[in-house]
Amino acid sequence: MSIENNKQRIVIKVGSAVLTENNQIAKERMRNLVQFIAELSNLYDVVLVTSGAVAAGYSALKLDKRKQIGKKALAAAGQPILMTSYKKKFDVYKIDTAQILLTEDDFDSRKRTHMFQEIINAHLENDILPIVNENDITSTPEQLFGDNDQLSASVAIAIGADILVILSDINGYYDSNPKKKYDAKLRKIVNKLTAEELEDASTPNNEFATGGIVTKLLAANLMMKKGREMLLCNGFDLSAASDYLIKGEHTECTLFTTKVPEI
Ligand SMILES: Nc1ncnc2c1ncn2[C@@H]1O[C@H](COP(=O)(O)OP(=O)(O)O)[C@@H](O)[C@H]1O
Ligand SMILES: N[C@@H](CCC(=O)OP(=O)(O)O)C(=O)O
Repeated sequence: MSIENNKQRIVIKVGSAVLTENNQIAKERMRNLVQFIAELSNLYDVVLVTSGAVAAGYSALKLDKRKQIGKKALAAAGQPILMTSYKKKFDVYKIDTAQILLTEDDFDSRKRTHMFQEIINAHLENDILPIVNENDITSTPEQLFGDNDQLSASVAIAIGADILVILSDINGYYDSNPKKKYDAKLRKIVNKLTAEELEDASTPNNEFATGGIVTKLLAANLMMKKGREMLLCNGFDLSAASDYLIKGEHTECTLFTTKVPEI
């Protein structure tokens, strides 16, 4: 919760599956997301965690995105392209943006965590939107989130956000992979995740995505353990996210919470 203005803090995470199309940044989807965040900014202090650096780099340089060095080189080229793209779109709503790049060890050191907490606080107090991504360039394999799902949960906890919203290419968490099983059922409220669910294989559904559902479940588990909530919703069609965050209605998406009984 922000001390300055009493607005609730939320973290919105958008993944590669939503932000990329035909190996490039999906500009129309980014535009819709920016419009949505502009609406949310009237009600919440928002922090955006975004993927897309590798994809943005790939639209400029054709390096091998499957190799670790190629991926890092693409992220280095793509991160400024990604930020410029966001800046142009947020300018329409007169929202200033700032870039925060983090690695896993920023969360291991209390001093470094405190440093970025202070910076994000300063941004939010001055109505600047912090846009976070993993620092893909310097993260070593041992100190790598790899996916932005777990990074976004760690950011949410570090900055005292009550809710993390993950926008992906599915409506929520299903009883099995909806891309493989047409009659998979959406689980609207989830209170508890089993060790089996949390140890499942990664299932990304996009060339640039890395996490799949399991990293979203690990993020949800982390949030619930800290008494916070996570919403997993569709990032192509933002109506369920908007229903929940703006109208207070829970429609077609999954809420991970220990506060409301499972249905
Ligand atoms: N039980 C499940 N419920 C929802 N999605 C699932 C499930 N099992 C696997 N998935 C897959 O996870 C994918 C989303 O993860 P990912 O491709 O990494 O997206 P993002 O880039 O948004 O992080 C979905 O498209 C879906 O194919
Ligand atoms: N940091 C990487 C994103 C990693 C990634 O794709 O994460 P996710 O979309 O959560 O599967 C990038 O900006 O391309």
